[in-house]
Amino acid sequence: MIEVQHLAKRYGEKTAVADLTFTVRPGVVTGFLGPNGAGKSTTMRMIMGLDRPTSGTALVNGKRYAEHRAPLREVGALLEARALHPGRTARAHLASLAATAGLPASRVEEVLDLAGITSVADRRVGGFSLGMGQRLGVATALLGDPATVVLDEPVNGLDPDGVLWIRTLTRRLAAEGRTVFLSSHLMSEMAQTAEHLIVVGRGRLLSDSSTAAFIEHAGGESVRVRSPRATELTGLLAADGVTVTSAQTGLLDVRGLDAATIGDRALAAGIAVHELTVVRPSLEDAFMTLTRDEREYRTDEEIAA
Ligand SMILES: Nc1ncnc2c1ncn2[C@@H]1O[C@H](COP(=O)(O)OP(=O)(O)OP(=O)(O)O)[C@@H](O)[C@H]1O
Repeated sequence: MIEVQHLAKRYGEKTAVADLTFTVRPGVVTGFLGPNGAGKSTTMRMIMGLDRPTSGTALVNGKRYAEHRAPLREVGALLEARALHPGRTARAHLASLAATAGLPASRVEEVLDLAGITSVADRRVGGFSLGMGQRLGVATALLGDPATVVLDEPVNGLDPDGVLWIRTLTRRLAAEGRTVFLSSHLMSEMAQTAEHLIVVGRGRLLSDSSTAAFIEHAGGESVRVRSPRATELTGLLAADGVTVTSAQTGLLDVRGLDAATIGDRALAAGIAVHELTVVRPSLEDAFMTLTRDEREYRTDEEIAA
């Protein structure tokens, strides 16, 4: 479990994180979403005890990171800008960490296997591709078999196989009852991986909800209806709780009725329907709507819109 309470971080004049409060629970994959510069990495570094909060607290499994006697066994992290000894092999890197933390050497082989890098374990990490480096980072995070796992942009640099691997791995870790917290700015990927989302913008909490509720909140489903008698159909469908809009002649966007009901009513009235499509907002749409005013960097067109 991760408990963040009124967490804030300022760098001089710059507020990276402002009064963030949220809880990451075990058993589900929780995504940490936000535009560039929203404060995700800073928050994760404070959770991992690498940055001191200006105010507030970040607890992992009930304690501050530094208060744990065996932190590697409590929480493992993949953070950006890892300092790796380039001349060391992946196996030697993991072995030295395992030795320092009092973990058995057999665990090194287990995590190499988990990360799919056993075949390159004796290569120097300086020659690793970005994707191999990410896999080694995940192996490092899992070394202490921790109850809580924090991954900052884990799919960064991974090929489609690697992306699928992260998705399967994080889901499995959560199913084992672990707390899994991963950041990304890739909405579509997050929609498929995370069941719960914490969304931040300019260091502030924008949303803390299930992924399904987040998408629902962004407008929910609508039904696109194409008919040569669209105006008549509008009159037929209009009722309390139903909104019908038309952006184009012959085309309706209906909210508050399901596709089957619309089709049945049109049939009963003898009105031809040429298209009946359920339109779901993507996580991308939901995210863009929510963070439009919260992004640090926007194009002139976006600002003018
Ligand atoms: N050491 C630092 N000194 C000064 N400013 C910093 C420092 N670290 C982060 N910041 C600023 O704090 C803000 C939050 O940065 P952070 O890296 O946490 O965001 P992020 O959500 O992880 O973004 P990204 O998706 O781009 O990695 C940014 O404006 C960043 O420039």
